[in-house]
Amino acid sequence: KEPQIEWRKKYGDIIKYYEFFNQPALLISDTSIIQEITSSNTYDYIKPPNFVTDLFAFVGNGLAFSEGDIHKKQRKMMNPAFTHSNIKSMIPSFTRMASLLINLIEDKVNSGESNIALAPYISKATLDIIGLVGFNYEFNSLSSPNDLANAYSSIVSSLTPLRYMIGRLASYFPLIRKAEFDDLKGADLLSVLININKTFSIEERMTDDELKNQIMTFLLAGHETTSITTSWALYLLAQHPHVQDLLREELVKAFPDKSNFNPTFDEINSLELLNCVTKEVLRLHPPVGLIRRTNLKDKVFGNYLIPKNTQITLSILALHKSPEIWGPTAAEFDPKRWLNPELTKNVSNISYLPFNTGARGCIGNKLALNEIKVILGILVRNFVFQTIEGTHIERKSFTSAKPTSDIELTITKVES
Ligand code: HEM
Repeated sequence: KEPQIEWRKKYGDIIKYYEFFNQPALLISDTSIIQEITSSNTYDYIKPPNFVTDLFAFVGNGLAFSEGDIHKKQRKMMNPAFTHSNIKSMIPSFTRMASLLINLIEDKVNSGESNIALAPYISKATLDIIGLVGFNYEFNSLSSPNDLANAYSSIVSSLTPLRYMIGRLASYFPLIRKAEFDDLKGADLLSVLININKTFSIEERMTDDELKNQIMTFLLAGHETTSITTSWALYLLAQHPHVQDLLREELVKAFPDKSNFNPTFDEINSLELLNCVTKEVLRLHPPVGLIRRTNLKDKVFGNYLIPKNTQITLSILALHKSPEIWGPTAAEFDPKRWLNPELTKNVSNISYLPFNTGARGCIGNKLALNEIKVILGILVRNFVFQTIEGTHIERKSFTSAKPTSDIELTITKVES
């Protein structure tokens, strides 16, 4: 399911291949080209229009799919919504939702269920979280899903082409805010954004439609990515019980009373192993394993002339598993590598890119890391996760980071 790793071994860092209709395309894991595309000349590259079509219908010209000057303007306006202090204020919301997840799993374990397919529950938790911190909306998908939660999950799990479902979802969205647009004191991303918007001149301001598209963008960009990462983390920890034990030791020390897991931002970020585990999961299972672009101008990459409008795919996954960068243990889950200068000496800000980087890097980066750490922290503080013999889970496909199954694990309670 990860052919890009083999291709890189066989053909190198710049691979030319042919897509539909004999269109030449490139698969890149060369760091100097990645530097060019992500950082030096970001705006010479756009997201390929054919790839964007369906998603665009969903999020319109939200930040993830706007280009050029519109993107620059939106990014400038949206950056202040993701400041350190805003993310700090979200930690209690992460904890509140993660505690509901704990209660739900505990009920199942108490009722005698020990093998539990976790991914769907994690996905509900991250939906509830992004609803709350994104636009102060309670999906309640962990407790009693409402219409919007149902509509949303039928869209993301549906085989129906996305565009046919948009109308359905859009019809629910006016419910979210209505008259509240004017007087907003909340710390959620949308409230902050609306307040920032008001400080710009009328001509510069985002329209209500643009603002709505940003909510859809937060949902689309922030829900599955965090849930997939957290699910993979649990699977990897179940496969590596020694690491899981060490992580639990760290958590027990920091939170001796498991019923009182209420970390501050500083506390959750001071946990060294939790930090390393999170980084390592994002290395081995980046939810965005491929970044797609097309060049607006002719370009020269090394000895090659790249005509404009070439499909260019950056293989983040191949980069993250390259032995030249990570050494002979590149394919192994070893969170402690992050504390070993010998093992990270070839790693730079351009060779570890779960969030991309530069002007189009993930704006939700810190939000996501903190959310994942809180969910993972409270889960591992409360439960022991073990793999079930005979199950083997891998990435779903070359393009999707989803696991091939719902990550069923044997779960037992940590007694104190
Ligand atoms: C583990 C979780 C996440 C990962 C791995 C991730 C990864 C990424 C990556 C790789 C990109 C760049 C895509 C590209 O260049 O084609 C991106 C963009 C983006 N992400 Fe995330 N993301 C995560 C969570 C979030 C969250 C929680 C939010 C919002 C609340 C978010 C909002 C966005 C937005 C708005 C963009 C577009 C930024 C722009 O183009 O200026 N992401 N993300």
